[in-house]
Amino acid sequence: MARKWTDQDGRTYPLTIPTTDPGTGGTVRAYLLHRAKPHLPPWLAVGATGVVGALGNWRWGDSAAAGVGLTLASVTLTGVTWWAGKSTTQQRRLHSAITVAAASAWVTAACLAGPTTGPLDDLFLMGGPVVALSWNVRMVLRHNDTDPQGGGDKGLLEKVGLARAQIGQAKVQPNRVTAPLALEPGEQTNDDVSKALARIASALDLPVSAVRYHPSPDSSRRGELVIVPEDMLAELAEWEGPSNLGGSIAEPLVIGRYDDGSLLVIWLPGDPEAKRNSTHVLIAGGTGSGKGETALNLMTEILSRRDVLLWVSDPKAFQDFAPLRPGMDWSAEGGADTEVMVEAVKAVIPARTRWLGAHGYRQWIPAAADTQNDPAHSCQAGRACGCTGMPFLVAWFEEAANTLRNLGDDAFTGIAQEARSAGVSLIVSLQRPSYDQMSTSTRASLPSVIALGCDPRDEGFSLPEAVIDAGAHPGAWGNRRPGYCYVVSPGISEDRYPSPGRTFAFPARAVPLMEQLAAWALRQGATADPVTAGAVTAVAGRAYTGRAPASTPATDGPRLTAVQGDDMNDGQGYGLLVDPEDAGIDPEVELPGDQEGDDAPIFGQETGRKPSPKEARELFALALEEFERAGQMVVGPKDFMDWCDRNNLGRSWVSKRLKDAALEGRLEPTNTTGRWRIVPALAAA
Ligand SMILES: Nc1ncnc2c1ncn2[C@@H]1O[C@H](COP(=O)(O)OP(=O)(O)OP(=O)(O)O)[C@@H](O)[C@H]1O
Repeated sequence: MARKWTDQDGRTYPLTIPTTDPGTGGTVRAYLLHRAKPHLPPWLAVGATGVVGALGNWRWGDSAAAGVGLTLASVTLTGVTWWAGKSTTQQRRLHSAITVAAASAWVTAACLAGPTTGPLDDLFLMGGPVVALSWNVRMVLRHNDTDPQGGGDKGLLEKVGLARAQIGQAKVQPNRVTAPLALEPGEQTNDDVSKALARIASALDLPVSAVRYHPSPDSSRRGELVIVPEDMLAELAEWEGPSNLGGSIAEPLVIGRYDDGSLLVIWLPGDPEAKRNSTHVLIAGGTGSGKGETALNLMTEILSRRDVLLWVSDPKAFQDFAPLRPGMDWSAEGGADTEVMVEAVKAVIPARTRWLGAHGYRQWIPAAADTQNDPAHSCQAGRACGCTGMPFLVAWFEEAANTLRNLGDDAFTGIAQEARSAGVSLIVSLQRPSYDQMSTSTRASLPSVIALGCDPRDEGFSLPEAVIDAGAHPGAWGNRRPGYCYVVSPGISEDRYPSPGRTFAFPARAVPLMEQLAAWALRQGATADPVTAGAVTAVAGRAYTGRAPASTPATDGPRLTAVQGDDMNDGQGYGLLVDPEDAGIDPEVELPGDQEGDDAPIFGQETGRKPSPKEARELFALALEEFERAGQMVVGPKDFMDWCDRNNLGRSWVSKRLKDAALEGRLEPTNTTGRWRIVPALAAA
């Protein structure tokens, strides 16, 4: 009885290799006939030769002219056979020519002299079977080479060192063959198949990414071998606009397609019903692998949704994202601006989590972004509170290696952990996907990855080991296949992880459409809710612009008024003047160690009088105000170099004053030594 196995979806496969012809019938006779059939033609030909000889003798036995004609015909036939065999092997050509020469010579002799004359009958009886058998032997030998019983697969498995594996009935779809594989019990494991994938690809003369293995989750010796012979992704597909303009960020974000033509999607917020967690995403790829365009795919999708804020920091000054920049809620060009954004993300997380908790949300869901009219989601007992909804927040850090290094592993891990319950997704892209760019623990805090082509040595950084074992090899692409990627993310079936996809390409003609999208986002996209706006403004002051049409001064009036009038301004929330922990500090009290003004100026004294200690402190306070007004909310001694020069003050004096200002509550330390965040004071004015 044929053995069977059932896969995880309940499909049953026979573990026999199907024969090419089902006509074996049931009886022994039918079986023998079936097996003998291919070997009969040479014997029939021998019989036919004998009949032709006898008939020819009856017709031309006494004709001298027929003798000449038959001899010529015999020579011609042999010549034609030799000529016709020139495209076949030498051996087959010779065998055919000798067979035709012998048969036609015997027919000529039999016609002229009679088939039973002299040795002719013996020659026929001995030579005929020899010639027929010689053809049978050829056929048997040839069939043993290729094994007509499906041994093509068997041969393949033998070649790649899996000789005793059994391959089940293959499911053939357009450009995709899926075959169940069962390995020798106790001898081989799914790991052996993973290791053999490159050899299978080589035996089939296919690229390594065309062959994948999906191990069965219930067995260490069963799985499915998937072969996708043609690279359907080679032809690029262009972005044609957002997939779901005005939809929710909770709907799938479409960023490209897989090699079987299905859509490549990713989800950022979690979904309690689908038991899916919210996620942070790493975009990893070498130079030229298509990171920029992958980011455009994801950003355009985010900007086209009605209930999400997008904050982006890009040290490359928005070179790739310029058309989209006006639609972003906040954009920062690296350096101090990014430092402020990081501080702001840190500040909004607890505020948002508190608000979500107060409104009965264990995690962000689309209903959280609507006005809170449901008594089940109310911060006031027994009745709907009517609070303004809270949009989802995506904080995007391009080329983030430095930012993350400055932030430190523990800080980042903490932020990433807490952000998920605050309706915040972090997206991080790296110039080079490797551990010298990002530590192991920071990498582990980013559960999703879009892995583009990279150096083969960095594959282990980009993708989980199991996905690489299943056949994913972004290292095989390098930068030769821009936009090709593997996506590992909650919500995507694990079977899909080792399938390559390709993001949509953004040709130059997509720019006007991107600009329109940015304009749409500016007008119709979400604006920060009072809680998020309050928390970010308390940290970033005027550096936070918010998504507001150009005609509205973004940082003035409305946003701040909303914060002041909101229920968050209850003394424990995010006030605009000081951080909660600074509330007890009296700014009027003279601080110890205040020996200002005693340093030698950096560039000598001839440029002017050294200010008195009181004047120097006033100047310093004004300088901080200037930085704040300009939106530079993180400062350090190096930012004061010109200022020191102008005012005849030394840098070590500035360092001391920065520390004093921190004690006074005007500055807050950041994770980077020597860098301080200005606590906004102007916003309340
Ligand atoms: N999905 C895609 N389909 C077709 N071509 C693409 C795709 N993505 C990127 N490309 C092309 O590949 C090239 C490199 O892309 P891109 O600049 O996005 O790479 P990158 O990884 O951002 O490189 P770098 O790190 O140097 O900025 C560009 O010419 C781009 O048009």
